[in-house]
Amino acid sequence: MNELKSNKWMQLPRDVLVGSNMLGKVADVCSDLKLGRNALIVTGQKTRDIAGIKVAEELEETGRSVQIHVSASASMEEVENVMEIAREMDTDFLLGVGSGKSIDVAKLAATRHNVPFLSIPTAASHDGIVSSRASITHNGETASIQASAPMAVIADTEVIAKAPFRLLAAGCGDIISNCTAVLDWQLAHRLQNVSFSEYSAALASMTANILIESADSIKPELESSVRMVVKALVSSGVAMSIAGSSRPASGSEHMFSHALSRIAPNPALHGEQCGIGTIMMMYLHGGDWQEIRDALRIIGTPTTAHELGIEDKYILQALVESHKIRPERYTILGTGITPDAAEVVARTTGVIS
Ligand SMILES: NC(=O)C1=CN([C@@H]2O[C@H](COP(=O)(O)OP(=O)(O)OC[C@H]3O[C@@H](n4cnc5c(N)ncnc54)[C@H](OP(=O)(O)O)[C@@H]3O)[C@@H](O)[C@H]2O)C=CC1
Ligand SMILES: O=C(CO)COP(=O)(O)O
Ligand SMILES: [Zn+2]
Repeated sequence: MNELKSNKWMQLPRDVLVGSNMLGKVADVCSDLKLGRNALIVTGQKTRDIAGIKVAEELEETGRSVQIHVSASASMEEVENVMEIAREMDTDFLLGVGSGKSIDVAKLAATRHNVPFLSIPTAASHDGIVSSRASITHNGETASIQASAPMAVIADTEVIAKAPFRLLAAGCGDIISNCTAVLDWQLAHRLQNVSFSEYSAALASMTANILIESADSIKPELESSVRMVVKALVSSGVAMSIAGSSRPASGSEHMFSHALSRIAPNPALHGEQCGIGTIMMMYLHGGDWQEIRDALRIIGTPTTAHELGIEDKYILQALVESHKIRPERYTILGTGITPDAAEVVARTTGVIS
């Protein structure tokens, strides 16, 4: 969607539930939203047992007909498979139950099939759980595609607190990345007159800053930590909806992460890579990159290539190639960073040693 036009259409979830035992509320939410009888659940191999079956049972108890589809990847083939099932069963609505992959497949399939979609995350690993974007791989390339925002987000903090802590910490990295995304957006506004929303930018920055200040209260297995992170992810999603693009939550640090995912043989989690990207892009902005690094360290998100499990050479290559990821989105990377400069930023910030 064109960045100048898209902010005229603001899509927000209608119901957002965050708390313990929220899976048990799914049927109430469907009634509140006046959703129909036929439901299609898209879930993952692990998350089917963690939440998918429970959600299906809750819906069946209210007389709904439910089909579960286990999706292994966030690919366009999977989106088409899900749309085919949706057509065959004449589904009234879709539910993405699980991690980012399942939610993105359900989100795009529902958008294209023109039915409502509910997001039921089992991990708080990034803000795609609430946004109107879907990251889908097609012909070996992953693209961020405009989709409908979820009608409802149901985040069961008890379930999410039991997920591996690494996923929650990654979600924090994705939120903290708003710091450089907003700086990039302001820069693009000043240099290229890119459409800019003060409200969206303020919400995105405030969300990241609250989390940085509360870094020491993000702990494993604590529902209070999950609540804080989920609310921040929801705020980031709302900021993107206000902007009509992912600008407030995705700048040069996301371009670095997307480049790294293409280059590295074993990429890390989205939010982990964005966190490392934020340290380095904040350095390039001349900002307080140490504050970003320290907050990520306290939370327990990787701050070095070694902790990320990715060789230094891929970090450097990704830095040099980041500006090509989304050339229309102007950032601090401008027309690119030289290999020498990439080495300086990565070494100075301690990302490589
Ligand atoms: N739409 C958007 O705006 C965005 C989308 N993305 C996309 O999201 C995806 C990454 O999502 P992310 O969630 O980080 O990673 P994955 O979707 O790759 O999920 C990571 C793993 O965690 C497992 N998992 C999830 N919840 C639990 C739980 N409660 N207990 C145990 N295991 C669990 C998943 O199981 P299972 O196998 O069952 O799924 C999966 O194996 C990528 O495809 C990325 O492109 C990223 C950022 C933004
Ligand atoms: O991950 C996102 C925001 O956190 C979405 O951004 P992209 O548009 O870069 O996929
Ligand atoms: Zn992100």
